[in-house]
Parts: sequence; structure tokens; C-alpha cells
Amino acid sequence: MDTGERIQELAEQVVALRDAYYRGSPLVADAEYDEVEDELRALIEANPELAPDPNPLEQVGAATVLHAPVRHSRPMLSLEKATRPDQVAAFLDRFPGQPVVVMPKLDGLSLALVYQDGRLARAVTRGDGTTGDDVTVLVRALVDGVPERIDAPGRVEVRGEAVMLRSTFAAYNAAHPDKPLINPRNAAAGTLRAKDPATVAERRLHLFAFDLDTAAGGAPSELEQALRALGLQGADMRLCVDAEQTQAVITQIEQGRNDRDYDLDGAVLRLADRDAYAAAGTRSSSPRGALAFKFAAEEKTTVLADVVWDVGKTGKIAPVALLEPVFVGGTTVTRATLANQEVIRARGIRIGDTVLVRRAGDVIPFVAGVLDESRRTGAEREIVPPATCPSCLEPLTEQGNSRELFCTNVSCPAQTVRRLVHWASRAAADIDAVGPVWIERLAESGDLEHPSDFYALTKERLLEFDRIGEVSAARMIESIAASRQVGLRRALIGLAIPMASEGTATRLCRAGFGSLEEVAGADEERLVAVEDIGPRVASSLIEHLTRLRPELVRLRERGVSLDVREEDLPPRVAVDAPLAGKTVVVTGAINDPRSGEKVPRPAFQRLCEKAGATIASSVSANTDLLITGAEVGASKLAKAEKLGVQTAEQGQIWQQLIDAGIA
Ligand SMILES: NC(=O)c1ccc[n+]([C@@H]2O[C@H](COP(=O)([O-])OP(=O)(O)OC[C@H]3O[C@@H](n4cnc5c(N)ncnc54)[C@H](O)[C@@H]3O)[C@@H](O)[C@H]2O)c1
Ligand SMILES: [Zn+2]
Repeated sequence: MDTGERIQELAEQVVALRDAYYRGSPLVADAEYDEVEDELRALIEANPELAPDPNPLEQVGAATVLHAPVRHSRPMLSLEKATRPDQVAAFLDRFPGQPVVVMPKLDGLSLALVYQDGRLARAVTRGDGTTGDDVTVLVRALVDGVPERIDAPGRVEVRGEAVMLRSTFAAYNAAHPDKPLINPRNAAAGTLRAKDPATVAERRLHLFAFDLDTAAGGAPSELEQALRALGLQGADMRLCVDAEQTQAVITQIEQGRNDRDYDLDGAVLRLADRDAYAAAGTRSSSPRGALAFKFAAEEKTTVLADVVWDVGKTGKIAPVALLEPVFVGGTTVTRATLANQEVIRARGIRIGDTVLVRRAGDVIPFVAGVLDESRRTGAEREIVPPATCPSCLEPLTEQGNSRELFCTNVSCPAQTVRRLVHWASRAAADIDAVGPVWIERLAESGDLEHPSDFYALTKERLLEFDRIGEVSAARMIESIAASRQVGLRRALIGLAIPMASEGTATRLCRAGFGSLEEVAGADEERLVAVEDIGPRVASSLIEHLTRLRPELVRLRERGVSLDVREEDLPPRVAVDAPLAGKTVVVTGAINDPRSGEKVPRPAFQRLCEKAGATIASSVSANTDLLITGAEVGASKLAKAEKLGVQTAEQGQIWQQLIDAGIA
């Protein structure tokens, strides 16, 4: 194929992909669309005489207009893209002395809101950039953050991104397991395509403003101040004066991208002064006064090669997708969860399909669904759940609405290994010198079946195995011996009782239970009296601890402590408690100022508790104090400021702790 033909082909692809995307049902992941665009851009740059006419790269969005068309007062454009710090520096060099605002590039769809003499007159989608759809009725009914009235004369136009919050998305999918939404962006686009707001009432959206035009003047010229003056919620903006600061904020936004309640795919920087931004003008498809810094993709498509059914520590048999390797969310992913058979059915996933894989932050990668069913060749296979356990071959049972599969055979080998690995894990007995491979070997040889069996192992016995030396055998035994101090809280975690979380274990300790046997002997009434323990958790504790009675006896006989440990109790509050009654959030890296040594956050939080504080994990309106360590994320500080929460640098708190004799 010659270059001209290739250009034509790519241009057609771009048009078709955009069309599907802006209708809310994309055919490929964004990263793959971007590759098509990039190839086309490079070919046109090298062969300008072959540029297609019209050139889709000089157009914006897609031409589909379903609702009543409205012409924009000024075009709604794309953004110039950057991926490297030098491109950010070059942008700032073009505007010497001009401060910029840096904000998340929200992954939703843009809307223009037109206010006339203080009243919302209309809300319009971007459309092809020149003409969009009138979606006023839907926006009034469904989008939070769009005030009906603002205090401003004449014509005011606000532009912003409408997103479906992750919490809304998760709640919707939990309530509609039969017709799940594939990701928040498609969900938002689909919502504003609805013919009747009543049909999408549970799919609320949220608008974050990022642009403002005021005809009559009067509003401040700095963007964020101007938005705030009108009572509009802007995107989370930070003012920066140079390239270094700008880059630092971009990095902070990227690092904190999964702490927010919305998806974002980059950061946007633009001139902070609205007049300067307007004066900078535009190119064919993007403003000159703004730049989008793109982050690594968190969604990609790949082929689902096979599905295996994995046996968990509680006997749950879960489907795991084996994928053709795909680079997503910063790593190469080859396995992803498929949740359960109902999720597979509702999302219509088959082996051989090209599936959308999502990996955001530390969350286990998962298969979100099939974007483009027209790609099927007919060779795809149904995913058939097993009738018997892949490990012990016993028949399975189904539980709950999502028809999760369970192997209830208590001596199932796969479950035994999983439970032993869990007992040895860091959150439980922390036997770090005995890894999963060794645990599997020792289970196969019959040395390990229950956690108590670890404590009967000897160095001599380990040395009978192949490929093990004196030193590592001794280390393994030492590590097992140290784990005898596991105590009530971590032992309970280690026994992997269904529905009993780590929080359950902590609360039982704090409620005054002195030993695991005491928990095992408690009746339902006593258990449900503990904060956050309901009848279901209580009955699971009773059922499983009754079954585990003989194991508790064996653990004790082998010298394992199942008593509550000092560290698991609420700290005794010092008489002279400097943080008494305060709800405190700790953020950033903590170091003891006397030695300079790093202090783990839980240890510092515990000192604060001894000083009378109640610890919370994130800043809210109930927070009294945010204690900041080194390298604090901008988003936490900004949130504290917005909520009027007092902040204190760690040094100040250390001094109080030292003075009170706590630290
Ligand atoms: N998967 C597909 O098939 C497909 C097809 C077309 C486009 N896309 C994706 O769409 C995007 C490209 O097209 P585009 O022109 O719509 O967007 P763009 O990347 O050029 O950025 C412009 C848009 O960013 C949005 N935005 C979010 N936060 C903003 C902020 N703080 N300030 C200013 N704008 C903000 C606005 O909606 C604006 O219209 C890419 O991410 C691309 O991968 C995907
Ligand atoms: Zn089994």
C-alpha cells in the first residue's frame, strides 16, 4: 500500500473511531485510538502534499448530532498534547512571566453552559466543536454542580467536564449487575445521549468547570477566583509560576490519580489569566494558551486467551483471565480477575474476545468487558464454569446472587495451601522466611496441613528435602519461632474466617476480648455488641471458631500466643494529652527529628492516639488537624484548605509528643 492510501485508510479509521467514541460506545481503548492518530499525524507531517481533505486531525469530536443542534459562540477545541517535561518548559517559555493553573484532565465529556442574566439558558455538548447538541433538559435533571442561577449580568458561558464519579459508577454497577456500565467515561457519554432523563435517573453526573467567558466583565480575571466568585465548582486547580513548579504539580496529580473520585487521563495547564488566555488565540483545533499532559493509559484492549478457575483460601472458586500480555497502568498484565460467573454472563465475555482491561493504581487488574463485538470471528468460546473443584474434584456449591462457586471440602488441597500461605503472610503470623513454594512442597509431603503444623517442623526434617542448606533451614525455623508471638488480632486474621475482616479483629481486641479462645466462646449477643459486628459476621465467627477449636488447642500446645497484645489495645491516653479530643489525619513521610530515622506511619499514628487523638484515614469536614510529613500530596493540602482544616507540620507535633513524655 502506498503512503497516500495508508493516509486515507488511517483518516477513515479516525473518523469511524471518533464517531463511535462520542456516541458513548468506543470500539477500542483510548491508547489504541491515539496510536492511529499519531501514525496519521506523522505521515501527514512527512508528506504534507498528501494531507486528506478534510483532514480529521484539524477537526474536533464527531459530527453526530442527535439532539437539537446549537452553534457554539466560539469553537470547543481539542488540546495540544505533551508527554515530556521539556514540552512543558517550552510551553511556559512561550508566555514569559505568565502564571498558569494546573488541573486534572478529567475523563468525561465537555459541556458548555450558557447563562443569560444569571439564569441557566442552555447546556450544549461539544459535538463537532462548532455545533453541539442541546442537552439542557438532561443536564438540569442529572448533572450536579450546574447551578440554575448565578449572580452575573448579561451572557456568561461556563465550560467544564461532566464526569460520572467513580462512587456513582460503582454503586450503579452494584445495583445493576445484569447490565453493568463498562467505564465511567462511556457511562457519562451514554447518559447524555438518553432520550428521557427518567431512564437514566441513577446515572448522575458531576460537572467540574475549567473555562469561563463573561461578556459584561466585572468578574476577576484569574480563572479560579472568577469561577469561585460565581459559585461554580472548578476543576482542582493549582497556580504555578515556573516550569519546575508546574512539573511538580503534574507529577503530584499523576501520583494521586487514584485517590480521587473520578477518572483522569492527564493534567491540563493553561494560562491563569483569562484575558491572556483569550489573547493567545487558537490553532486549527486547539487553543494556544493551554496544554494537555497525558499520563500512562489505565485501560487497554487485548485478547482473552483462556480462563482458569482459581481456588481461594475460603474455598471460593474464582475465574481468572489469562491474557495476551498488555502494558497497562504501568506494568505488563497477563492475568486479570473476571469476578464471578454472573459478571461474565452480564458482560457477555467469551474466550478469544478482544477485551478491555483496566488497571488503576494498586487495584487488581480486571476485565471490564468487550468493546467491539463486531470483531468476533465465530471461533470464540463460551466460558463454562466448572462443576467440580479443579483441585479436589468434589462437586461445587453456588452462593448468593452473583452465584459464586465454592468448594466446601475442608481437606481440599488447594484450599489447604492457600490457608497456610495466608497464615504465613505479613498481616498474620508473618513467617517471611517460608515462601509459598516451600509451603506447597511441605503441604504435598504431608508436613503441613494446619497452621499449628508449622510449629512442629524441625531443622532436621527440612534438611531431608532436596536443594536446601543448613543456613536457610535454620532461617526458616527461626522465622517460624518468632511468629509464635502472633497474638489474638493477627491470629484471627491468619485463620481467614469468611466475613471477618482485619477491622473485625482489631475491634474485637479493643472491645476487651483477651484471647482467641474467649472470642471462640462468646455467644452472638456478646459479639454483636462489638462495634461494626453484625449477626452475619457473628455467626460466621461462631461457626468457624467452633470448627477450629482443636486447632486452637494445638496452637497453644505448640507455644503459640493467642492472647491480646499490648499493641492491639487502645493506647492509654497520657494525662497531659496534647491532642485530646482531636480527629487527626497523618500524611506524608514521617521522621523522628531526634534521630532523623523514618518512622512507619502506623507507629506515629499510635503516638498521636496516646496523645489523645482519634485517627482518620482521609481529610473530611470532621477532621480537626492534618499533620504533614515530608513529600505531601498537593491534593490533600488543597482539600484541607477548602474544608478549613488546620494543618501542622510534623516537627511541631513531635515537640508536643516529646514534651508530654509520649515519644
Ligand atoms: N477510544 C476511542 O476510540 C477514541 C476515539 C476518539 C477520541 N478518543 C480519546 O479522546 C481524547 C481525544 O480527544 P478530545 O479532542 O476529545 O480531547 P483532548 O484530549 O484533545 O482534550 C480536550 C478535552 O479535554 C477535556 N478536559 C478535561 N479536563 C479538562 C480541563 N481541566 N481543562 C480543559 N479541558 C479538559 C475537555 O472535554 C476537552 O474537550 C483522547 O483521550 C483520545 O484517546 C478515544
Ligand atoms: Zn476443592
